[in-house]
Amino acid sequence: MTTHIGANKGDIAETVLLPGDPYRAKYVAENYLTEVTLYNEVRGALGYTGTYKGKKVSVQATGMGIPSISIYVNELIQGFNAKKLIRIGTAGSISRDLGVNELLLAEGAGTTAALREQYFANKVTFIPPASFNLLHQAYESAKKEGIKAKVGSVLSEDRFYDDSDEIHELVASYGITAVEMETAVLYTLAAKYHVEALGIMTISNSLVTGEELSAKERERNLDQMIKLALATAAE
Ligand SMILES: O=P(O)(O)O[C@H]1O[C@H](CO)[C@@H](O)[C@H]1O
Ligand SMILES: O=c1cc[nH]c(=O)[nH]1
Repeated sequence: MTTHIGANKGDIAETVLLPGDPYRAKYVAENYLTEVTLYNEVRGALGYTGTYKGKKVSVQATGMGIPSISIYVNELIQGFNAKKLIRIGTAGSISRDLGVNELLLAEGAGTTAALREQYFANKVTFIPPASFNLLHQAYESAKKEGIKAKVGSVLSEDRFYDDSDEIHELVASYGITAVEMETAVLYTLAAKYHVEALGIMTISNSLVTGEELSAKERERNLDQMIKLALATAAE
């Protein structure tokens, strides 16, 4: 049992899917896993373990933003021995080449948050990349399952509202295609503790065109991402 996860040792699989939304965790457990147990309800951050194609997999809600996901990822790794962490999130596109509904495998992440100060003593600017192994597996699984997924980089921000068009344009000019709020710290913690991590994102809205998925569409369209994450987990 850790401070924010009310599970016992052995309750959580080595491979954990990480949605921000607790209802997404429930949806994955109820629609894709068998032999499911609910191991966490602390603060409503639902966590389930089940079986997918013979493999034990967990799905743990992380809440929104870098501080929240940091808590769950720290506890999953240090308290429960998690080894493969796959974020299944939503993101906003800042590129005309990435439309709503598309899937993005985040090979890299930048951030406007304070990770440089916090993790690198304010001396180095470095966000570790995705696990090559998981990225490669996800890319191959996408081909095998006929799921279209692009590979690119995201910007993990501390702000959902009042974020800066200027910064989006700047990072877009360096090839970052979407913004979200967690992947940079997921990759940083994975590197620190020598485990594997990958962010898979569904584009829920475009900050370029203003197009966005409705809440219902968002739910339905996340299925491709969930299938791809589980196919990657089952490898
Ligand atoms: O859909 P999730 O996984 O929560 O991810 C995105 O959605 C939230 C904002 O609406 C932030 O957490 C952002 O990163
Ligand atoms: O952080 C996020 C997530 C989805 N869409 C956005 O615009 N921002």
